[in-house]
Amino acid sequence: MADSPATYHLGQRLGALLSPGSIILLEGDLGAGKTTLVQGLGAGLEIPENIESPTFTLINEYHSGRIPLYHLDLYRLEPSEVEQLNIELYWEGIEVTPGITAIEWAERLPYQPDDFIKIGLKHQDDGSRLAEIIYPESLQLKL
Ligand SMILES: Nc1ncnc2c1ncn2[C@@H]1O[C@H](COP(=O)(O)OP(=O)(O)OP(=O)(O)O)[C@@H](O)[C@H]1O
Repeated sequence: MADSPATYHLGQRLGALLSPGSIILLEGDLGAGKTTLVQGLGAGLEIPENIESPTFTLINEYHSGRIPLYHLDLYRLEPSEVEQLNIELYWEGIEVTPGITAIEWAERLPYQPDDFIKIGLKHQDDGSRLAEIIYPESLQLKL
C-alpha cells in the first residue's frame, strides 16, 4: 500500500527476500510498529488475508501466500506459556513445517533460536520510528 508507514515497507521487502525457516524476532514498546512490520511481511509473501496480531490464539497461521507465515505475539502470555511455546517452536514445530515465523515481544523468549533476524522498533519524538536490525548485523533505519 502506497500510504502505509515505512515500517510496512521494510516488512514487505523482507517478506519478498526471506526463505522458509526464517525467524524474525521483533522487539519494541506498545505501538512501536511490530504488527505493521508483520503486515508488510504478509504483503511480501503475497498473503491476501488481513494480518492482525493473534489475541485469542497462540499463533495465527497463513498458508495462502508463497511461503507459510506463523505470527506470534507473546505480550499476553504467562512466562510458563512462553517457555513451553519456545520449546515447541524451536525444537519441534519449525522443523516440521518450514515457513516464516514472526514473533512480537520476542524479548520475552527465554531461549534464542540458532538462526534468526532480530529487529527492534522505537518511537521517535517526531512520530517516526527507528528500526534497528540488532542481529545478524547492527544497522539503524529511520522509518
Ligand atoms: N514508521 C512509522 N511511522 C509512523 N507511524 C507508524 C510507523 N510504523 C507504524 N506506525 C503506526 O503505529 C501504530 C501502531 O503500530 P502497530 O500496531 O504495528 O504497533 P505494535 O508494536 O504492534 O503495537 P502493540 O505492541 O500494541 O501490538 C499504527 O497506527 C501504525 O500505522
